[in-house]
Amino acid sequence: MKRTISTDDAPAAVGAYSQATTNGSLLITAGQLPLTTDGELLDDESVADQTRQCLRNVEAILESEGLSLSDVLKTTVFLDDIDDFDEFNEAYSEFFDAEPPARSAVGAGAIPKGAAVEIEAIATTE
Ligand SMILES: C=C(N)C(=O)O
Repeated sequence: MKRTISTDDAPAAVGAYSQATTNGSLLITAGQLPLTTDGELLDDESVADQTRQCLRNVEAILESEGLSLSDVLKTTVFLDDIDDFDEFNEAYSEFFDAEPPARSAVGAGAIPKGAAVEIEAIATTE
């Protein structure tokens, strides 16, 4: 059974989507932009700082369900510019040091709202 997840500890959706959904076994987040909970887009910040904000948002959604980043099975990362990969990757590594989840990272060419990075995650709830 599908349940949508909503928390004030992560930025509200900027479109017609839920922050996350779960079926009781998996929790799937929407792609998280480098937005604060106030809705401020950190598009003037470095790619590293935008990456950190995306992951803080993922983490807040997980924590609202009693989960943590260690429950993440897979992330998908969209980079506006694939040349930002190394800077992104270094910041990302701060959040996933041991046994990191599977990951796909792609150069998307454009991200909603002009962000440099967007990150979504699939976590186990079991
Ligand atoms: C930011 C998004 N996750 C979206 O527009 O779908």
